[in-house]
Amino acid sequence: MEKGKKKGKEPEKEKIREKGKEEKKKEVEKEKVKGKEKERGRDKGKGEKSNGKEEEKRKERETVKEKEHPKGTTEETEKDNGALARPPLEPPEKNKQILVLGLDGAGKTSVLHSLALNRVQHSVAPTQGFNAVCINTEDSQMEFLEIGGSEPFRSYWEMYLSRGLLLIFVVDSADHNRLPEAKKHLHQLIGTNPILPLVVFANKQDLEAAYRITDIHEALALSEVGNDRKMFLFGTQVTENGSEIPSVMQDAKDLIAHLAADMQ
Ligand SMILES: Nc1nc2c(ncn2[C@@H]2O[C@H](COP(=O)(O)OP(=O)(O)OP(=O)(O)O)[C@@H](O)[C@H]2O)c(=O)[nH]1
Ligand SMILES: [Mg+2]
Repeated sequence: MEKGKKKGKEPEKEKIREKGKEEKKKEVEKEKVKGKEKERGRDKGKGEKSNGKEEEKRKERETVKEKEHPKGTTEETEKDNGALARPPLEPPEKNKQILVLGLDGAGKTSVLHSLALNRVQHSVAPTQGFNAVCINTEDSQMEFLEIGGSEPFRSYWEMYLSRGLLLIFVVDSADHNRLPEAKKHLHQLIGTNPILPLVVFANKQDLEAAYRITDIHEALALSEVGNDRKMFLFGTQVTENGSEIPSVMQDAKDLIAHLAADMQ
């Protein structure tokens, strides 16, 4: 009987053992799921982080626009922003803009944002398409349009030139190897319009390797830009974020305002 009883309990024990095993299995499964969820959480965090960065960049861009263009008066600019995302095939028929062109990395965005804020402001990313900035001075409002300098965006340069009030061409004075390429593009652009005023920014003058103004004048063959054209060359630099822009950039801004007013 005892044995029988014992035998009778064996399957019970077996059941309990099995149950124990199953529960353990379930626990392990649960842990696995938790682990996966955690991982997912981490990935989400990563996404949020990069979104955070995007957000920062967007905010930086908006600061310039908002500062220079008080809210409520930005209807035209909003339309431009649409153009930022999807470059239109034809330039919009609207006010003439001051075009800011030059090879990628020359410093167009940095110069433009610094002029807008009167404070040095380094760009944090290459311009993917268009960057419209409106600058209000005491007695004028200027619309600037930068078009990205990377290869895919260069085809838009000439397209927009016909609607340009004047051309600001920015070069990296220290990028000696690409000055011939910059020269080629500059001469192609101005070749289509013999009177369009030209303002050249020989940027990155802070760099030791930078060519000085006279060398840039020669490297870009600026003596060949045509007698009927107003042409100016400034040595510029965008150095410490937040510092006041150098007086030469202030002078350039004043001159641009004058030229733009003359052309309207
Ligand atoms: N040292 C130095 N760096 C500069 C100067 N101006 C711009 N930079 C840096 O050069 C890099 C390119 O500047 P951007 O303003 O983005 O150049 P961009 O011409 O707008 O380039 P795309 O938008 O790609 O056509 C950034 O890292 C800037 O911080 C300058 O005067 N001196
Ligand atoms: Mg840019």
